[in-house]
Amino acid sequence: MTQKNSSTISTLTTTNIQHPLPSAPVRLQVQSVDKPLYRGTFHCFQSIIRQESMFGLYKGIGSPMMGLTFINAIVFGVQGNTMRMLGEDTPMNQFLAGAAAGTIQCVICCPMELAKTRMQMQGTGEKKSSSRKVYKNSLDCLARIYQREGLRGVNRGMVTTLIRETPGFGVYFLAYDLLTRSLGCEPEDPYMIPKLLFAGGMSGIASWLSTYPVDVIKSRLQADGVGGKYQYSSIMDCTRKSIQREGWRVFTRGLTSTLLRAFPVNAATFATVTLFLLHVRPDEGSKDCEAAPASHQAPLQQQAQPSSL
Ligand SMILES: NC(=[NH2+])NCCC[C@H](N)C(=O)O
Repeated sequence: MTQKNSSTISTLTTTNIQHPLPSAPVRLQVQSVDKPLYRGTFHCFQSIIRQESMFGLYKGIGSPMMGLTFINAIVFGVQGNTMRMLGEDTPMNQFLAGAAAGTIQCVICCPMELAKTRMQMQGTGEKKSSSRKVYKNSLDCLARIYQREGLRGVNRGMVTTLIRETPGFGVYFLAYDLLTRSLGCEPEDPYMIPKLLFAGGMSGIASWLSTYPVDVIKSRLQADGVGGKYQYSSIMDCTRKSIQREGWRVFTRGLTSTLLRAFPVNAATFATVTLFLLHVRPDEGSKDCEAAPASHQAPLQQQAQPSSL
């Protein structure tokens, strides 16, 4: 059993818990400012349920269900192996290893989020006919985009995804490392699990806050063209038009629901992976400890750190 298995287990549990929430950020991020459909996060949920039933909240769930399992397996595998390559467990190395993982997982994350965005946007809006339901499911969505636009089309939004994920995952793992160290997560600590959950949740929030404006631009670029009309010619064009039309507040669109989702998802992800690795591989952990003289024994937050196992 490896980090991959542990991250798969955590992903399958968290995807079902958290999926409905991402429907709101995408729709709030890309809605027209001239005729906004939604006043805020909770009005967005109400409108989706009223117009599209509860199933509307689960549009595009296939994409994250398939993608997130592989993404988390890649993320924790790359981060752990990069930390081993870097050798010393320092905050800078935690950031660099996280950034490396964030970069590599974009190969799956970008097409996955393109499909999720397109599925969530189709059949929405006041002119339902203009964004009629074209895609049967996430895979059909990506297949049709590939047929029409080739690999370039399937990787629409890749540059903004890389700009968001590389520092985003660096902050993600750095924050978790610093929080678990400062909270002193030890196996004999009766509050170890709540501390791991808190550290994981706060790391998810810190990560999304660090690059959220880029997420807004990415969503707009990936939703561009739904209903047939393309508005943006480039990242800079999208950024300039968004600020011109809506001011700097545009970069907070959908932030509430993103953070409401980020805490529980990442609390569960980090706590599951850490506890799983701690308990599934205690022999390796103790071997490492035996190898190192007692004075250098790594405290739990290093032994249990997904990155250092
Ligand atoms: N873009 C980011 N901030 N990524 C880091 C957090 C990733 C995490 N798997 C989530 O979906 O919340």
